[in-house]
Amino acid sequence: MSLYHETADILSAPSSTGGNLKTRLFGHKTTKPKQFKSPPPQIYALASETCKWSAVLKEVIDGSGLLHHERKLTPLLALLLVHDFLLSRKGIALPASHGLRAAVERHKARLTAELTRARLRRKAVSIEALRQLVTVEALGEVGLYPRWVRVNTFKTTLQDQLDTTFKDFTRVESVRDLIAGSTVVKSLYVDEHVPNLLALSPTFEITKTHAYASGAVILQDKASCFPAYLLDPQLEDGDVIDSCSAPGNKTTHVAAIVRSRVPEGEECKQKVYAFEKDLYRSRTLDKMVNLAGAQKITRMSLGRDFLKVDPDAPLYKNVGALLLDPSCSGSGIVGRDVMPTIHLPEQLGAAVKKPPPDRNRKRKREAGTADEDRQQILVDDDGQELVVSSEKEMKVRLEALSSFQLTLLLHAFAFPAARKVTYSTCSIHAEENEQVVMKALQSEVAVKRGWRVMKRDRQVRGMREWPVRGSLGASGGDEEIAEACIRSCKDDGRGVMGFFVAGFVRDAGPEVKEKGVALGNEKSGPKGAKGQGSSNGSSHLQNGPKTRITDSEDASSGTESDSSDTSNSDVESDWGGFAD
Ligand SMILES: C[S@@+](CC[C@H](N)C(=O)[O-])C[C@H]1O[C@@H](n2cnc3c(N)ncnc32)[C@H](O)[C@@H]1O
Repeated sequence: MSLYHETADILSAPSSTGGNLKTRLFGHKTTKPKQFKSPPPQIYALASETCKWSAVLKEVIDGSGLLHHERKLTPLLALLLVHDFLLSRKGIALPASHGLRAAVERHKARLTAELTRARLRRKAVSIEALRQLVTVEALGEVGLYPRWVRVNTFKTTLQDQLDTTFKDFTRVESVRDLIAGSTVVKSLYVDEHVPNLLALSPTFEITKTHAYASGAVILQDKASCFPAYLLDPQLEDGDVIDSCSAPGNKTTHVAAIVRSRVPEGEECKQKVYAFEKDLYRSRTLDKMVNLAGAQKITRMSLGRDFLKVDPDAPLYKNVGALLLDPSCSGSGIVGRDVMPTIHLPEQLGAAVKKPPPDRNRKRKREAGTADEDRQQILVDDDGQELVVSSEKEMKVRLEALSSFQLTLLLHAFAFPAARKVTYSTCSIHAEENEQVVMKALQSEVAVKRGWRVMKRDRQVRGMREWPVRGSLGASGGDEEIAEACIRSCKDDGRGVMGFFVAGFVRDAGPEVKEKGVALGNEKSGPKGAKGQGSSNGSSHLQNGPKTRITDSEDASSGTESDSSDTSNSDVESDWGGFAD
C-alpha cells in the first residue's frame, strides 16, 4: 500500500480508534504499534501537514473540479496528493507513471491557478506568507501562547544562544507583545522571572534547529520551570530527589541548577536521584537525561515506585531537597495533542466519508451551558483522556488523585536529611493543590519533623515576584499560606499553562524529630494545625505584587474551561520531544 493510502487510512479511522495522531501511528504502552510499509514519521508528517493546509487545499480542489474529473480519487487521497504536488519540495512520492500521480499532475494548470486564488483571497503576498498564515491558523488556542524554551546550561549559556540560534531575533518587551505579534516569526522575550528562559513566537519552528536537536534548548512551559527554580538546591542541600520524573523536564532543570552551583572546573559531588514508576515513560526520561547531558549527576531508577523507596536507606542519607511533581488531573494544560481537523473537498455525486469529528470544536461548544460546563476532561500522564460528566464523578476522581498526591508528599517529608520539598501539579483544582498543602502541613510527619510552608518572602526572587498566588479560601483563610502558594492561570495573558507549586522547609536537626516539637515562634502551619515550624529570622526582602486566585476561580468551582481542548505541555507534551 502506498504512503498515501496508509496515511488516508490513519486519518479516516473512526474516532472510536482513540488516541491522537501520534498514538495511532506510534502506539501506546497498552497498544502495540500498527505495522506500516511506509516509515511512520513520514506518514505523520504528511498527515499533519495536510490537515494543517486542508482548508486551503479544499478550496483548491473544489475550485479545480479535480474530483469531478478524476472519479477514482477519494477526497482524502486528493488532499494528500495535492498537498505534496503543490507544497512539498519533492512533489508526489510516487513514480511518474503511477496512476494516482498522473491523475493529479494532468490538472497542474488549474490546481496552480486555484492555489494562487486561495492565496490572494487571504491577502498573502507569497507562498511563504501563506505558509505563515496557515501555521498560525492551525495552531488555534496554542497560537495564543508563546513557545517557552529553557536554555540548558549543561550544554550552553543564555548569551551563547542569543548570539547564535537567536542572533537575528528581535527582542520584545513583554510576553503580551510577543503574542500580539505572533506572526512575526523571529521575535523573542527573555523571561523576567525564571533564569535562562526564553519565550519565542509560537510560529517559530524551534524543533528544526540544531540547538533543539542537540539538547542545548529544551521546550518547557514557564510554569513547569517553577518547581526546580523554587527548590533552588544549594551545595549545602546535598543530594536531590526528583520523585516522579518522566519525561524529565524538571529532572534536567534541577540537575542543571545543581551543576551550576559548583565552581567552574570542580567536580559536582551532588547527585540527582530520579524515580519513574512507569517503564514505558522511563524510556523517555532516559533519552531526555542523556540528550540534556545530565547523565553524569543523575541516577535514574527506571520503573521504580518512589513510594517503595526507603527514606532511611544509607544511599539517601544526604538527600536535602526533593521535587515532587506527581500525576494529576492535567486540567491546567494548554494545547494537548488531539486529532487535527481535516477540511475535506466535496465529491460530487458520491457519499462523502465524514472526517473524524473535530473534538476541539465539540468541546468548545460543550462549554456553553451550565450542565455542560460541568463536563470536564481529565488527562493522564500519557495523554489518555477521561471524560468526567458529573460533579459527583469529578469529586470522586479528584479525591482519589489528591489522596495519592498527599501520600507521595508525606513520603517525601520522611527523608531524614530533607530540608526542602516542592510540590507541584499542572492542575487548576484546589483539591489537588492548596488542599493537599493544608493536609500535608497538618500531618503527623510534618508536625513531628517541623515541616512548614516556604513563605513568600523566603522564596527565590522570581517566585517571590510572581504575582499569581494561591486561593485564600482553599488555604483555610490563612493569608500566609495562600501567599506562599504559587499559581499560574491559562488565559490571563501571561502566556503560561495552569499550574500550582508550593514549597516546604524545615530547619532540621534530629532534635525536631526526636522531641516531636517544632522550634521557634513563627507561625508556619495552617490555622488550627498543631505543629509550628521554626523561623529562619525575618526577611528584608520585598514581595512582588499579588494576583490572588479567588475562590470563584478555584477549579473546585468548576468554572475554568478544560485544558485538553487543544493542547500540549507540561507533562511530556510541553517538551514536545521524542515521538514515543
Ligand atoms: C506529571 S508527570 C511528571 C512530569 C515530570 N516531572 C516533568 O516535568 O517532566 C508524573 C509522573 O510521575 C510518575 N509517577 C506516578 N506515581 C509515581 C510513583 N509512585 N513513583 C514514581 N513515579 C510515579 C508517572 O508515571 C508520571 O510519569
